Amino acid sequence: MHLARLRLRNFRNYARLDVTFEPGFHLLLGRNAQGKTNILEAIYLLATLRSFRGVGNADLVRFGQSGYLVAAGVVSDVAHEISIYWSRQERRLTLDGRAVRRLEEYLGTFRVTVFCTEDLQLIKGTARHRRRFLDLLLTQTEPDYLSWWQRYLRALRARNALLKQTTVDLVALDGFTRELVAAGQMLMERRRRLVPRVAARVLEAYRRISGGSEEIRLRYQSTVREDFATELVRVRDRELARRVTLLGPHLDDLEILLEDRPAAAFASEGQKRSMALALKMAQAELFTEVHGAPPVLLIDDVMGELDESRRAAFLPLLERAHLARSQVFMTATEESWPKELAPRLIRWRVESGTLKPDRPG
Ligand SMILES: Nc1ncnc2c1ncn2[C@@H]1O[C@H](COP(=O)(O)OP(=O)(O)OP(=O)(O)O)[C@@H](O)[C@H]1O
Repeated sequence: MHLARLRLRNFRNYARLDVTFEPGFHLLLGRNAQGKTNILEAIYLLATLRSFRGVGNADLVRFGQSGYLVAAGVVSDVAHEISIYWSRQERRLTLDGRAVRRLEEYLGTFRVTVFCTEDLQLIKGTARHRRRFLDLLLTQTEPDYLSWWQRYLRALRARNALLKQTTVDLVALDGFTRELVAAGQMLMERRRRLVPRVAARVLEAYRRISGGSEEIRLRYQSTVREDFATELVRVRDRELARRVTLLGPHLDDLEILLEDRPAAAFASEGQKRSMALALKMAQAELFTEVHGAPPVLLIDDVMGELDESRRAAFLPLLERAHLARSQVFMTATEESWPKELAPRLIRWRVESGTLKPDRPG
């Protein structure tokens, strides 16, 4: 799978960009604040409809403009044209020229895995980061996951709105509870099934990165212990008092343990970084296994921060991308890269919102 063409209009500091990309290893070079990460952000947006920096759409619009357009030609078994237009008044998502009505028709057309400094939040941050990690894996590997998730969210919002009323309509509450339970059970089951598959790959990747033999374990943690419906009945009085849904997959976490201790509290900074890297490598491997083709890899700035052994752990992943004629996009301010890859690089120069082929002098 690869991104054959990228078109940006008023996206971040790009007024206008039209570029074609071959399969292979693309190195985006440039000084700070020139727009390297913005390119990766646009590519990630095409795959996930989100920014990996965790910002909303309004921040992606070029200063002083009213909307952005990000469009691409993507080649896998078949070729697709995808485009996203966003302004405060209008949102348009198209696949092969037609408006996308259901997101599951779209998600999965193009898959990426990003490696960036924010990944550390998977270890240090709140449960929300880890739920997102699981949800992204599931939406990109199980086509109906997203519609269950949307059903759950609708029921949760309706239920919370009811609980906030002065007199709660208990019949309506029961109705939304049934919907919440049906969709919630499905989500929990999928997550529970996914975690051991991810865990095995994380352990393997972690050992490759650290060269050590520490035990890293992932444990799915839910507020629901046995039966969602029964437990909701049990907490009903507390929910009525607190006016909010107190149980369910919206509160799940993925516990990450190093030698049986919570990583966030006990791991060293270096170990945390290696663990975050291992989680992302596991994600890329799982995509490859499920779809038979590696995702496009986006590597933002992280190479410079990694020591040689951690950088070397990337090599098998990059090699596989190369063999499968997939792509890697990596940003750097200078060439801090294992020399063995240098002959294969396709170099680009990024300067004030422009991207140009760069020939080493
Ligand atoms: N909405 C926006 N409109 C216009 N310019 C923007 C917008 N958002 C960010 N920028 C500009 O984009 C530039 C930052 O781009 P980017 O984050 O891609 O930098 P970078 O080249 O990756 O730098 P670094 O190496 O420091 O990470 C800054 O000049 C910033 O002012």
